[in-house]
Amino acid sequence: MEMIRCEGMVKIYKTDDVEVVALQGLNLNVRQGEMMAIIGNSGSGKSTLLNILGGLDRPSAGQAHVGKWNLLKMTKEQLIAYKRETVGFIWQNNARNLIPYLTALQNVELPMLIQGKVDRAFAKQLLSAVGLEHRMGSRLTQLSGGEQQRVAIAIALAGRPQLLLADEPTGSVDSATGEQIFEIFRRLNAEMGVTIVIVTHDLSVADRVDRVVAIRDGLTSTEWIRREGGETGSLAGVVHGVGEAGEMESAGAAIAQAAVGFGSRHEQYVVIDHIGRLQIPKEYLESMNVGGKAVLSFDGRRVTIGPSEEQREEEGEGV
Ligand SMILES: Nc1ncnc2c1ncn2[C@@H]1O[C@H](COP(=O)(O)OP(=O)(O)OP(=O)(O)O)[C@@H](O)[C@H]1O
Repeated sequence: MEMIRCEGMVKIYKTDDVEVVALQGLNLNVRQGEMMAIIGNSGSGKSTLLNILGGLDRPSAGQAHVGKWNLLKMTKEQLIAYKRETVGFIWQNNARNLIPYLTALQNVELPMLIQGKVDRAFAKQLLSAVGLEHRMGSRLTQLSGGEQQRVAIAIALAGRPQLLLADEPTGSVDSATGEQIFEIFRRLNAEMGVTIVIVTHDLSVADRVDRVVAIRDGLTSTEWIRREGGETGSLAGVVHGVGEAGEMESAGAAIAQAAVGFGSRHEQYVVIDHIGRLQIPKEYLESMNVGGKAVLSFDGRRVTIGPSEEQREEEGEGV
């Protein structure tokens, strides 16, 4: 079952006389219980997407559903209920969301208190789940950055969300702590069935999740699916808008230049939307010397894109 369904999602930021199209018809489907990552350069639209999924911002157009909720049509009251019941949010710098003079346990209980129902046993269970059972009574100021980040994960789970959104969750911690945080994500995912979406520009996350989707210019452009390991089978059929024709012949080349560490462990796909649009990596276009127009041919199994005769002649003359 799908947890997230975004189709043709558009987000336009309007400021006085400038309009920024941050998402320009983005498609994204995430299966319930999946743990996946969204990567992309600065400004590609990752945070915009996450803010929309987290109910902090609304899309301008298109379709966006999370569980039973329609993100475009929710009333203010529904949005509050959605944020409380369905999603949990983790930011890179969580210190701003934690109360320094309260203990770890009090910090986890605070959102419960605000909602009128403190469940101490559950708060303790969450802190144990993130490996802080022996630090529950410590004030936040007595905890390391990594430990504070783990308290933040426990807080994000206090409302028993079905979906956990993490924006650069390991951005401000050392690599050992980062590893620990991913271990916690994996356990929450496996044991509690929480769907996890991680936004990052760190390409090494690819090794730690089942699927990586790349965003470029506000569109999902490429995706990698883990090839080996037990989970691969269960991922079959999850990918939306990706067919055989989308499988890239020269995936190896793109992987090599796109990602250290993706190696042979991931299968790369290009994302094709419902009306057949796809993004071709800039390097491919440059090395083919194709721009503006190209020749498309289909041999019954594969689609090939190449320069027109005119362009080939031009190239030939140049040599
Ligand atoms: N509130 C806003 N008002 C106007 N433009 C915005 C606003 N928020 C984001 N943008 C613009 O939208 C585009 C996408 O921004 P977004 O923050 O989603 O990118 P990102 O991929 O998360 O980048 P980063 O990795 O740097 O956080 C950028 O061009 C950005 O300048």
